[in-house]
Amino acid sequence: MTLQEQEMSSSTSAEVADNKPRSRSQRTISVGENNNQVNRKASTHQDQGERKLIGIDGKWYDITTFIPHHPGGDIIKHFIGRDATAVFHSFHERDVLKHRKPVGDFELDEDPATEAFRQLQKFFIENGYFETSMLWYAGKFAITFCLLALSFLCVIASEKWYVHYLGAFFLASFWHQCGFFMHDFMHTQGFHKAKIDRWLGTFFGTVCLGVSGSWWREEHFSHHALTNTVNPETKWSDPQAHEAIFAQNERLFPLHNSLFEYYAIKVQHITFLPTCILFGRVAIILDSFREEKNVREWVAFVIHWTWICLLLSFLPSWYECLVFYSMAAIFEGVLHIQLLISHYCKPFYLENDICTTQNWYRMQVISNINIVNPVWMDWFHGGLNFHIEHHLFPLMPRHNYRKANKHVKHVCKELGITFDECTWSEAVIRTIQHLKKMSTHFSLNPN
Ligand code: HEM
Repeated sequence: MTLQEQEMSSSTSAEVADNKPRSRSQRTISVGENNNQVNRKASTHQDQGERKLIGIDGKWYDITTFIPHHPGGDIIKHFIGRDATAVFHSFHERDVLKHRKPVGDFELDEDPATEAFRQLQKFFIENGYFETSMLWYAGKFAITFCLLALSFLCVIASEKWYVHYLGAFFLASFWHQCGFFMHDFMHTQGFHKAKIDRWLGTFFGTVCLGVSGSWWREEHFSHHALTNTVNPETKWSDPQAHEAIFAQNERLFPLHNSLFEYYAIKVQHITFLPTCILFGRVAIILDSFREEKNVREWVAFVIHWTWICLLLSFLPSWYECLVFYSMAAIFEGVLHIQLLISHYCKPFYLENDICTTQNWYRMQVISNINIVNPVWMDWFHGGLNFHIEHHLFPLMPRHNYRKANKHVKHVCKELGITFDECTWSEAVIRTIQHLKKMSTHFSLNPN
């Protein structure tokens, strides 16, 4: 039986199963870039009724009433009618489909990347790569809270202004590390229990760092599921990629249409670093609380400002308070550069292609850069120097990425997918050069 015939026969069984007429398409398409070229057939599902179906492991599931209750949030909506096997497995450790009955079948993606990365995930699970070392975290917490204690010590125990400003540096380092803890716990990398991990995520994100953890979680899942992806029809884009003042890919150009954006994008290669450093912290705090409705986040935000005010109250003047806070915010700005350089100069995708013509695992490898650094520098990147490993397996605790790296590289080599890695300074230079190139291409009216 040919694949087309198999598809037709499974289509018939699906129609029998849910008793509704529908059409399904399967296309042979050439996708990818350079050595990442591959031919594959894509399964999509256009349900003609009200029902919303999602494809996982060759089966269609009806998620119509489940969508508002999905613990992973609204991102699930973007995969309606698609074979979401890869993205689904990347985000779920438990068998969350146990109690769900499929309503039909489809032919699984024939791209070898899907099977290869699924096998790799199984290998990682069986060999304990998804297990969290509490001892490792205990050590990290101890060091991080020492940074906070040092910051208090500098402002309380000395009257010298330069010791106070050293305290600002320690405060920034504390925020920087808390940002990574928020990231880990919102990915349930800590206890692998959504409830406990979310509380810890809010503690590190909102109480310690001052950024709404819940807002960040929702945004971050979209960033993960649809990395470097744009939908020009809905004007939607990967939230981490879409900034009013940067257009790092032609696919983002149609999302910018004001004169302000035009002038900002024309100088984006010059403003990129200063903007991240000077305004990164303030921008993310304002963004995260602009539409925040979660009471828990607001309570946590008040607690954040209570301890910040307590710390500032030990300084002798308003002027020193202002300089101290500004310096801490600027030092912490490095985090915002770190968040962007792993993606900004990488290829972009159209949302409609993801999980239809563009294999999700390949897209993850291609849209990421790993930062090469010695093991003792992993703390500085919060383990996210292994960005490719993280995007493929976001539930894996970060202390296992270095171990996982050689296996991921091996699979990429076998599949012929370029594994992009460079040093931090190279990644910064590549990003600036790329922004410059894009700024010269950009025009408000591309036609
Ligand atoms: C029928 C399909 C699905 C079901 C039943 C389902 C169910 C769940 C459940 C129960 C959780 C909580 C996990 C836990 O407590 O261990 C979860 C988390 C999540 N789901 Fe789904 N899900 C489905 C499909 C999807 C799809 C297609 C996506 C695609 C993006 C997705 C993205 C997520 C994310 C991002 C999380 C949070 C993961 C984390 O905590 O790090 N889910 N889902």
